[in-house]
Amino acid sequence: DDQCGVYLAESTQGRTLGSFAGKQFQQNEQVGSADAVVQVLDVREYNDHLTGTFDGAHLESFLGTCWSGDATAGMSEGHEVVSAVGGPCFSSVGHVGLINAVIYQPSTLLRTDEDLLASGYDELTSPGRGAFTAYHNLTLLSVDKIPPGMEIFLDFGAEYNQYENVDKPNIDDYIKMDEAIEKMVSFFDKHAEALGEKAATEVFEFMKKDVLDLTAEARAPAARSLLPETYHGLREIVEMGGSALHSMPEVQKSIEFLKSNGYCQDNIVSGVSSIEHAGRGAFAARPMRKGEVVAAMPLVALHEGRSALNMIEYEGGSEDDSEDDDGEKEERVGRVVVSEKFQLLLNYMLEHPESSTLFFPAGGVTPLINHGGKKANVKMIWSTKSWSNVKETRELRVEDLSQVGPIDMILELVATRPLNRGEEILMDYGDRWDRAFKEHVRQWEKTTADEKFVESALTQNNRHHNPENLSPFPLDNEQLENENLDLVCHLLYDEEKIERRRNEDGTRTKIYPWIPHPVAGASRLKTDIAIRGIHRTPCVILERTGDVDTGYKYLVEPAQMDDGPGLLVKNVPHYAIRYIDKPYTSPQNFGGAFRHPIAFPDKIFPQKWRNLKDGGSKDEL
Ligand SMILES: C[S@@+](CC[C@H](N)C(=O)[O-])C[C@H]1O[C@@H](n2cnc3c(N)ncnc32)[C@H](O)[C@@H]1O
Repeated sequence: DDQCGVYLAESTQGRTLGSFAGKQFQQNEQVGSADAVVQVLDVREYNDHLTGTFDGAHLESFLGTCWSGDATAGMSEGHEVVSAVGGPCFSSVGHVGLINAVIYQPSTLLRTDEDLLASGYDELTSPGRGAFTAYHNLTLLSVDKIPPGMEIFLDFGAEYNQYENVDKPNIDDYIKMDEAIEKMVSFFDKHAEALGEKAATEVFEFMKKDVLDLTAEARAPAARSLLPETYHGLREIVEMGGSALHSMPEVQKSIEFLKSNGYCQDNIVSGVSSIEHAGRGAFAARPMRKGEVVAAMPLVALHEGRSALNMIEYEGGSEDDSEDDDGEKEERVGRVVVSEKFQLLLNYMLEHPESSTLFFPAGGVTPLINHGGKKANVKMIWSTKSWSNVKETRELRVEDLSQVGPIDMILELVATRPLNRGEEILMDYGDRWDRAFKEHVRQWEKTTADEKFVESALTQNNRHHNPENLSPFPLDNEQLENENLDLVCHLLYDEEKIERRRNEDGTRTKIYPWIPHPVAGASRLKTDIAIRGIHRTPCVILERTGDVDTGYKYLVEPAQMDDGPGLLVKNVPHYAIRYIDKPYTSPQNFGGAFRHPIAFPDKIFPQKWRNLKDGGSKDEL
C-alpha cells in the first residue's frame, strides 16, 4: 500500500504535535505501524535526590511524554515503570469528545517473538542480550470510522477528568446526539411540509428544550450545544459526518495539505533486523526516492543526560534526611556505590559528546533503526517545515530545551539513495558506537560467553505459543518453567453471565466466562480502563482442558481483581496467557548488557547546545 496511512503535523488543538489519518479507516483497523516500547525502571527512585529541584522538573517534563508501564504491558518489570514510545502513540493528542483511536490493549502483552527466534537469535549466548527492548507491537486501533484527513484523538485517562463537564460535549454526547439528529432529520423530512414552518419550528424547539432536558438531564446543555439554530440545519450536520466534525471542522485537514505540510508516519515498519545480535529493526514499507523524508523524529530532551539514566545502587552510609544550605537532601552521605549500570533507554538516545543533554527520537518506528555505519541509507537533517521552530530552538541554551515541545525539535531522516520496499533502514550511530560494540563483542567472547543465563519470558512464551507445537501452561500445582517467571492473563469477563459454584466448605465462588477484548467502538472505550492494568493480571491456572490439536482452555484465578476473593474466569483461551519475567530479572536488567547512546551528528549539533568539553570520559561505561 503506497498510500501514507498516518501523518505527523501540527495539531488542531494548540501548538503541539498531532497525528492525522492519511486515508479512510474502518472501525478496528490498525492506525500506523506497530511500534517498539522501551521500559524505564524506577527512574524517579533512582533520581529521588532531584525531587523538588530544577533538574527534577526537567526529568518530569521528559517523563510526561512517556506512557505508564501498565499501558504497554511493562508493569511487572519494576516498581514504577514508564514506557518511552514514538509514533502516533506519542504524537497524538487526547480529546474527550472526539476519541477515534485507542491503544489496542492486548497488543504488547500478547506479542510473539517467533520471527526473532527463528532468525537464530539466542538470548543465552548473544552479545545483544539485554541491549535492545523485548517490548514491541504497540498498536493503535480505530474506534470508529475515521475519515481521511481527520486528526487522531486518543483516550488519555486524564481527558476523562473533563468527562463530567456539562458545558462541553463528551464522546457519549456526540454519539447519542448523532443518533438523535438522524432521527430528527427523517422526522422533519416526513412531516415538516404538512406541519408548516411555524409548527415545525415549534416542534424543533420543543425537542431542543423540553425533550432534551428530560432525556439528557444534566448533560442537556452539552447535548443542546450540538444542535443547530433551526431544524433546517440538521441535514447539514449529518452530511458533514456528524456533530463533532460539524462543530469543529478544523479537526479535518485535506490530504493535499497533509502531503505538503505533514510527515508520513508509517513509511517504516518493524521487523527482525538483518544484522546479527541487533534484535529488531525498521524496514521500508514502500519504495522511496533519494532525498525523500523516510521518517520524522521529534526529539524529547532529557536534560540531566546520562546521570538520570544511571541506576546506581548504594550501600551503607547515613540515613540522614536533613537538608544542606541549598535545600538539597544529604541522604547519600557516606554511602558506597555497589553497582552502577544504565537504563536500557540509553541505547535509544541521541547524544553529543559536548553536551549533557540526551534526546529520545520519538518518530514512528524510528527507535528501531539500527546502526549501519558506512552502509547507512538515511541521514539526519533539521526539519524543513515552517510549523516547527527548529531555527529558534537551535539558538536556545541547552538548559532550556526541556521546555521546548518536540514540535520544535524535529529531525528528518532523509534517504541517501533510493530505497526498495522491505529494505532495512540504517543510520550511522558514529565511530564511537561502532568501536564500543566491537569491544563489547570481544569482551563477551572472552568472559561472558561462559556465563549460564536462565531463559526469559521471551523464549518461554515462544515455546508455549509455537503454532507447530502448542505446549500447555502449567497448573498451580505444577512447576513453572523457571523461578524468574510469573503467569499473566489478559482477562475480560462478562459480568452479566455470572455462575456460582458451591464449595465443599459451604462458601460460593463466582465464575465468569472469559470474553475477547471488545471490538465494538463504544464498549472498547469502556474497557479502556485496561490501560490502568486491571485486565492484565498475574493469574493462577486451576484447571486445564483441551489438547494440542483442539487448543487449550483454562480456568484461572486472577490475582488482582478488585472484586475480592472467590472470583474465577473460565474458558480462558491459550493465547490470552503469557509468561512475564519477575521484576528486575528480564535481560534488560543484566549488568553486562551493552549500553551506548547513538551519536547526534556533529555537523548538525547546534553550537549553543555544547555545554561540555569533550573529555572522552563519557564514552567509558
Ligand atoms: C536504538 S536501538 C535499535 C533497535 C533495536 N535493534 C531493537 O530491537 O529495539 C539500538 C540497539 O540496537 C542494537 N543494534 C543496533 N545496531 C546494531 C548493529 N549494527 N549491530 C549490533 N547491534 C545493533 C544494539 O543493541 C543497540 O544498543
